[in-house]
Amino acid sequence: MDRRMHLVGKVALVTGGASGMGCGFAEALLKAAAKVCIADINVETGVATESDLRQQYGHENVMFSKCNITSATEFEAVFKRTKEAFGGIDIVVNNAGIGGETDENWEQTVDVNMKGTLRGLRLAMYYLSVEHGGRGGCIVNVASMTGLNPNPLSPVYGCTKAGIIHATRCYVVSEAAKKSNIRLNVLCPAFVDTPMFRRLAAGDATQTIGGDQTAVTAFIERIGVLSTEEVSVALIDILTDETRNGLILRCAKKTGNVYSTLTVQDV
Ligand SMILES: NC(=O)C1=CN([C@@H]2O[C@H](COP(=O)(O)OP(=O)(O)OC[C@H]3O[C@@H](n4cnc5c(N)ncnc54)[C@H](O)[C@@H]3O)[C@@H](O)[C@H]2O)C=CC1
Ligand SMILES: CCCCCC(=O)/C=C/[C@H]1C=CC(=O)[C@@H]1CCCCCCC(=O)O
Repeated sequence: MDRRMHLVGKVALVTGGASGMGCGFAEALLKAAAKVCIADINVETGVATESDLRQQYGHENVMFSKCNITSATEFEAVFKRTKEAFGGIDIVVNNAGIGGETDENWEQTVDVNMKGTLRGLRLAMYYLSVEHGGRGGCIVNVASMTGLNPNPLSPVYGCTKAGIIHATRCYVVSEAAKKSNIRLNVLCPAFVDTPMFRRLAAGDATQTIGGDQTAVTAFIERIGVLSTEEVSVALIDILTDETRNGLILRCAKKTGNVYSTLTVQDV
């Protein structure tokens, strides 16, 4: 039996799609002939990305929608607009996220990565559910290797990513997901060459604890850096292979893509 989900004509919503990994995901989906709404807080970059992608993949297949994922109103409006413009939603990639570990920015990291992603997850469950007019589909949440491997330089960021992994696992076993045939998986990349990564590599001291750039540089050199294209291949594999459900996909330069689950202890 063919267990591959064909992406032709499927509708995807990608948060943080204006730049970095999200932009790479949008392009990979468009190459596979899906329709994409990129939702992003950054209007200038979002409009430029929309224009660029429209030129390459057709005006009718791409839209940008301004959205701060910390705003319940703005986020729900994007789901409504995507559904109206493209006739439904099949795929949601909760990708938008930030780094920040200082006294001034750590709570914002929690607000965006944890609360924002949970909001996107709840909205995705609602809009994909058959009960609410959806047609099932696939949700991919972007966490990070730091959500699995402890790192003293980024405890807040790592904690938000661990939360995203756990939330995904909880929804996977929900009746709501089963009833509507919604698949959920979580992507955990190590370093990926994006504007966020470049700020870290260039010594932005607000992204880690202690500003120990020597430790950050040594760490980057040890584990290597993926391209956005490499991570997009991983995303397309999750989306198209319908046997992928409830999985954690670790992506790293040296070890490649590794699917796994976490043990559930019988108590
Ligand atoms: N670059 C890396 O090495 C890794 C990044 N990640 C995660 O991947 C995701 C994407 O990161 P990158 O592409 O590297 O970052 P990026 O900074 O290059 O792109 C993130 C995009 O999200 C948008 N964004 C930020 N806050 C937002 C908000 N409140 N509402 C809507 N959009 C918002 C930004 O405007 C930007 O376009 C993030 O969740 C990040 O934590 C995970 C592992 C590694
Ligand atoms: C095994 C760690 C891989 C880290 C993957 C990741 O999510 C990186 C994201 C960073 C890119 C720019 C940032 O500001 C993000 C957060 C900073 C995390 C710092 C991790 C540094 C380290 O562990 O040495």
